[in-house]
Amino acid sequence: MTLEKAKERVDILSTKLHDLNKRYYVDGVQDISDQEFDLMMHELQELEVEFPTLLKTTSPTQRVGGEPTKNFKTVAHESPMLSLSNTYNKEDLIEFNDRILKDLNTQVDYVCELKYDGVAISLIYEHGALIQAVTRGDGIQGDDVTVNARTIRSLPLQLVGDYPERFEVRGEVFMSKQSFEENNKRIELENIDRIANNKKAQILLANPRNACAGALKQQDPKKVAERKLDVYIYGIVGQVETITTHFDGLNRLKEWGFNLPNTFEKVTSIDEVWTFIEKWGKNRHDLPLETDGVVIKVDSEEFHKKLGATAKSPRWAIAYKYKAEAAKTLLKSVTYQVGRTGAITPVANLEAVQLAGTTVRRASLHNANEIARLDLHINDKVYVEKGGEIIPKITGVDVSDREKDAQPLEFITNCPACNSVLERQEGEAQHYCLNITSCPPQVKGRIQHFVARKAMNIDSIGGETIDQLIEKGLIANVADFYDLTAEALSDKMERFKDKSIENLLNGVIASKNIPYERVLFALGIRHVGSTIAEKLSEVFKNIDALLSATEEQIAEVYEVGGQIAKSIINFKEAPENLFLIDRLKAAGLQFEVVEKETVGTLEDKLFVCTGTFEIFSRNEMHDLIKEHGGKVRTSISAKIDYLVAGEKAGSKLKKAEKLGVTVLTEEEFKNLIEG
Ligand SMILES: NC(=O)c1ccc[n+]([C@@H]2O[C@H](COP(=O)([O-])OP(=O)(O)OC[C@H]3O[C@@H](n4cnc5c(N)ncnc54)[C@H](O)[C@@H]3O)[C@@H](O)[C@H]2O)c1
Ligand SMILES: [Zn+2]
Repeated sequence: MTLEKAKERVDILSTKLHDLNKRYYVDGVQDISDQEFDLMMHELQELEVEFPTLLKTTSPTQRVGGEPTKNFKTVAHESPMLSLSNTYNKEDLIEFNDRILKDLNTQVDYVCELKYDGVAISLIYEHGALIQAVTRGDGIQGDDVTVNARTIRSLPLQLVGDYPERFEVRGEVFMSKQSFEENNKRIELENIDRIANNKKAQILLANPRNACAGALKQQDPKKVAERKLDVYIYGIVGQVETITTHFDGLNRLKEWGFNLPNTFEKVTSIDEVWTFIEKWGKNRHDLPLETDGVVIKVDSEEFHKKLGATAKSPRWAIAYKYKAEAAKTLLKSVTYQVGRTGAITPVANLEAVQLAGTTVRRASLHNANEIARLDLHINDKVYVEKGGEIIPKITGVDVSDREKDAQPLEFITNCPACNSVLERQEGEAQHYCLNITSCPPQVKGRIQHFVARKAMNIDSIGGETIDQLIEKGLIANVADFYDLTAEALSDKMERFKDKSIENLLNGVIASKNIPYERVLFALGIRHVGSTIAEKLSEVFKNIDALLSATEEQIAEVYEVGGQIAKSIINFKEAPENLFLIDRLKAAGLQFEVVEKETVGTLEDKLFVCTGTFEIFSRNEMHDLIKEHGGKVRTSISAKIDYLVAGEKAGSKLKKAEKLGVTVLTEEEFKNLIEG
């Protein structure tokens, strides 16, 4: 592979993984199976090893998890909360073992624990009392959810026995399968009431992990308590004097009153690890919670120190993940959905089948290529897989079960909603309905996308209101929102009270303050997700700059690439889009970046950073300095403006003090940056 080709692939993978991470950790949605996700991550890792110049500090391979949210106090972890390296096959496990034995040059014991599928939590105890609970966040800092964690009944608020005076433990908060079902039953019951009272129904919880993440971030602790969460503890952070092995640590945790399952075991070889994995492959479905693998940890604490960690995960542990489960069933028919961009998604309707504890009736087929790849015929017996909980996927066909005269499945030629002839551009997998202006699901989908939380955030306008507004002829596109009047609304919208009208119009007015990058995302240009919109707005600081850029200029933007560039060109070539933008501009929406005041505050200031830091990595610190107009230098001289000194700063600090260079702590640096 040439460097150029590799760069292209690295960009595509990075963008995809960033987006998937954001969806997974911030929005709580999983678009693809973990296995597919991990495959992409491995591909990226390998490319970065082969082409080291392509490795960026911002690469998804260097980052843990999501990011802290704004609803809670952000707290820095005393030591980073890492991820685990993972594998789906036995060979990698053997390799892991070989490497450990080679590095340590001796035999080791392992502890096998199930990999609990929930949300990681850091807990600090002082004098036996829980004083702080923080989510993993981005691994460096997370959300302070102490108040919510206190509602978890299996979490001890006061310990017993000979616990250390102050220490941190980590564990997994989860929602048991039973609580998950009870919660959904409760929501269904509440929905009956809501519908009777003309209120919008609540969405059912998608899966226990997602439900747990959502519950833990509720603002009202009473609501958290209602969701009935649980917690399993899986380790102590740092060294406790009398504990020398992980296994002893786990047992001591139990003695002090923590909740641990009885499933963990100490073994003496990688063969025994494999026996454990095989045993739980079947039995894990009988456990009260969802598990997605086994975590294998070197037992000796001393060896943990010797082996250390990479930026992302400890070297003394690995997660073995179980492959998704499969079942066979009948493909009854295929229906086609039209998305907001006109993209057509085929969905398979299946004869109901039990899979990993749930009933499956539908599976996504993605696009025509997927149907061709599977060579689907009508009435085929197909294999479906479920990666944990996401929409199941058809992975293959049992051809031996196919009738001789079975007809291949033909992709539709016309839009199921408006009957326009579908098109498929070269290089695109998806078919599209090009009737942008009057294909009903597209019109509605674009409007829904526009008001969504991550876009213009007009939460006074829900799906039903949009339906009514369209039906009554009050809106046909997003610019029409800004022409709505109280008179027209009260005239045409039955059952719409003054208060609702006021809310609706206030929401519309407030949206005029939404920053440019989100307006750009709200426009719903094909392939321009929220991350890409942000990247674009950093380079093209207003809409005119973007619309007058060439395809090549757009494609050059970091992480953007050719396909997205082409899509933007297509967008601006449609006169109705330009007309729409003109109307939105006239309405007063933000179409240019408002430079943050802090940016540029470090204009041409020279920085040296030394020592070890807690809040930022060295590279992040360098990036921040550059982003704010400063420059990074490596050696101290009288010309340097600031030395940022972390722990163990050493000789540079002494020299700086001698030369009278201003010395900043990491905290002071953070304040300087934040203005
Ligand atoms: N499908 C998607 O779109 C998508 C997106 C992002 C992430 N993911 C999945 O999430 C993974 C990355 O998530 P991650 O960084 O949280 O890693 P991870 O969940 O694979 O492993 C780390 C976590 O395991 C948990 N854990 C559970 N039981 C444990 C035990 N007994 N001992 C120690 N830790 C235990 C800990 O909370 C820890 O934070 C990816 O590999 C991928 O499979 C999927
Ligand atoms: Zn259509």
